[in-house]
Formats: sequence, C-alpha cells, structure tokens
Amino acid sequence: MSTFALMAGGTGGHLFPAMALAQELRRRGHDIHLVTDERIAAYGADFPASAIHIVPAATPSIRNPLKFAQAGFTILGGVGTALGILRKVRPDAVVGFGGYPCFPPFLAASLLRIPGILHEQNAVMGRANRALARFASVLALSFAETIHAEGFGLPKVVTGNPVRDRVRAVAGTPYRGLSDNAPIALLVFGGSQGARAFSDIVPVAIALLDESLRRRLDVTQQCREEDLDRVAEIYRGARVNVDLARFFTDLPERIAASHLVIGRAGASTVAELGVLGRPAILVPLPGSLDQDQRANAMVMEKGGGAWLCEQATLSPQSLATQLNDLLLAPDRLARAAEAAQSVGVPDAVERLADLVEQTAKGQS
Ligand SMILES: CC(=O)N[C@H]1[C@@H](OP(=O)(O)OP(=O)(O)OC[C@H]2O[C@@H](n3ccc(=O)[nH]c3=O)[C@H](O)[C@@H]2O)O[C@H](CO)[C@@H](O)[C@@H]1O
Repeated sequence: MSTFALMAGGTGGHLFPAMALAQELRRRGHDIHLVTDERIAAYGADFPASAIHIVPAATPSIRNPLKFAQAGFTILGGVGTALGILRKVRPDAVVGFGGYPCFPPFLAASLLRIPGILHEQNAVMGRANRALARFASVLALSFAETIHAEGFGLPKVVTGNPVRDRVRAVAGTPYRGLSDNAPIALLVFGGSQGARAFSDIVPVAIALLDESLRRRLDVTQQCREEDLDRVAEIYRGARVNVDLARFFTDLPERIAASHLVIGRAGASTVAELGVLGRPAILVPLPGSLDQDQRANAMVMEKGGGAWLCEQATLSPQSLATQLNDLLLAPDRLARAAEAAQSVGVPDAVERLADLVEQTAKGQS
C-alpha cells in the first residue's frame, strides 16, 4: 500500500478528475489525501480521501504590483503550510491537477524530493501546470496533441482525462435514437458553475421552435441561482417541459439519457461526452486567456462528435435553426453519438493510476 497526495483547485474542472483517480487508487488499496483550497466546500462533499487539507493559495496578477506582492506572500505561506502537511503525511508521490491552488503544495513536494505527476485535463496546457512542469517527474496528458506541452524536457504519457465512477457506471448505455413523435431529451449545462449565456439564449431559441417539436421536448437545464425564475417563466410561456436546477448531482445519468447536449467545453464535460458517447453543441467559454475550451471543443468537432459554436455568433435565432435541423435529422445525431464515443477514453483512470504507481516506485 502506498500513500498519495492529490492536489487540485477546488472547482469541478480540476476536482472531478482528481476524484476519479482517488476512487481508482483506493480500489487498489492505497491511502489518499487531498490538498486543495477552501472552495472544496461547494464541490467535494463526497471526495474519497482519508483527509482533506486546505492550503492558502492565490492567483498572481501581473497587472497590479500590490496584488502581485500580496499573492507572493500568500503563496509563500501556502508552501510553508504544505511543507508541514507533507512531512506528516509522507506521500510516496503527489499528483497535481492544475489550477493555482496546486502551486504551493506541488512546489513543497518538490522541495521534499517527493516524485510529482502533473495531469493536464485540457487540450491547452494551463498556466499553473506550465509553471510547475520543471518540478515534476512526468506529465500526463488528456489529448495526444496538447498546445504548450512541449519544451519542458519531461517524459509525457497520454492517459486521457479520468471520469468519475458515477460516469463510468452509466458508460455503455446505448444511444436511444430519436423516433418520430417520441419525446426528445435535451440537456443544457454550463460547466460546474453554470453559464449565464445559456439562460439568455437557449430558452428563447426553444420558444422559437415549431409547436410540433416543442411539445416533444423534455429539457433539463442547469441555471445559475439568479436566473432560475426568468428561465422557468420563458419555458412556461412556450409550454415546454423543463427541469431546472443550479447543479445536478445526477448529471452523468442525465447525459446518458439525452438525445442532444448543449454545453460548454470544459475538460470534464468533453471527457464525459466522449465516454458516454452523446452528441453535443459545444459553446466554449469565451475570453479565457488560453482558449482551452475552444481547443477541447475542436478535438470533439474534428472527431465528428460535436458542433462547435462560438458564443459571439450564437443567437436565439441561429440556435433555433440549428436545433430544428438536428432534431429533424436523427441519423446525424446517431452518427455524432458514435463519433463522440470514439474520441472518449474510458480507461483513462486506470492508465493514470498505473502511471502514478510506477512513478512512486521510481519506474516511470
Ligand atoms: C470557468 C473555468 O475556469 N472553466 C474551466 C473549468 O471548467 P468547469 O469546472 O466549469 O468545467 P468542466 O467541464 O471541466 O467540469 C464540469 C463538471 O461539472 C459536472 N457538472 C456540471 C453541471 C451540473 O449540473 N452537474 C455536474 O455534475 C460535469 O459533469 C463535469 O464533470 O475547468 C476546466 C478544466 O480545467 C476548464 O476546461 C475550464 O475552462
């Protein structure tokens, strides 16, 4: 039995792959500790670890010198806290999943000469991971082609992005094709924090569809708290069945049950659509520094499993036209479902767990 410390920023995107790995390593009899930030309270209630350690972290902002200095002190404090934790836990290896909260503990592990695996979930290597690469023993990638993953002189292994047991439990559910006049399950979600743009655009687009399509729709939509009432009102006016929530804990089952998904293109979203094999309209989060979601969506689109739509050109009218075309073309949806599945990596978690065990034994 070995002990591993997993390090991940406390939101869904980084935390869910860490959770998937923790589940697998525990099945293999290992002891797991999680090192994260205080946001864990919202997402990590059922994280399988013998202890969850909170380490202070900050995102350095280069534009503001005062904030930059403050962040520097917080990070130094975080390294100190992490050194104390790691000396006590004595992990055989640490695994960093990216995000600035990983920075202090991963650095601390390197100071203590504990082998470190970095996992990148996106098709663009994130800034925190790039900054940490020189302290790592090996880099695990989700996509064979990952932008900015070159030049670190590190061994690289393509493992895929691990998905949680809850996703794996429904993998293999066959895609139910659309048939004439039968209900249509449409799932709309915006990543772990919801997407305001989907509340603005999707219900209005659906209200523009022909009545014959609208009455067949069963919509599930994740909405931010403040948008729930206005979105419910639009669906009510359009006489469309809808299930709205701020966060669906049973999202994997809902993805499996859907005919079509409208989503952002965060790394776990794309990995889950692949493992479950469901067609999607992907609208990458605009304005992010590295355009990581755009790169993730492009992998899925290239594989034939999704249609990439830029938010800048998405309007209720354009979405209504696209939905109308797709929902009246069951064959296109079924082909895209199959193509999405061929992009998925269902055994990513085993591959990553193998790599972690090998690295701890010094075999990587
Ligand atoms: C705004 C932001 O920083 N986004 C980043 C964040 O995405 P973010 O965390 O939003 O998105 P991801 O797609 O990676 O993860 C969302 C996760 O939440 C789950 N889910 C979502 C809605 C719901 O109601 N229920 C539910 O369980 C999904 O199943 C999925 O597992 O991390 C990703 C991985 O580094 C990056 O690609 C994103 O760019």
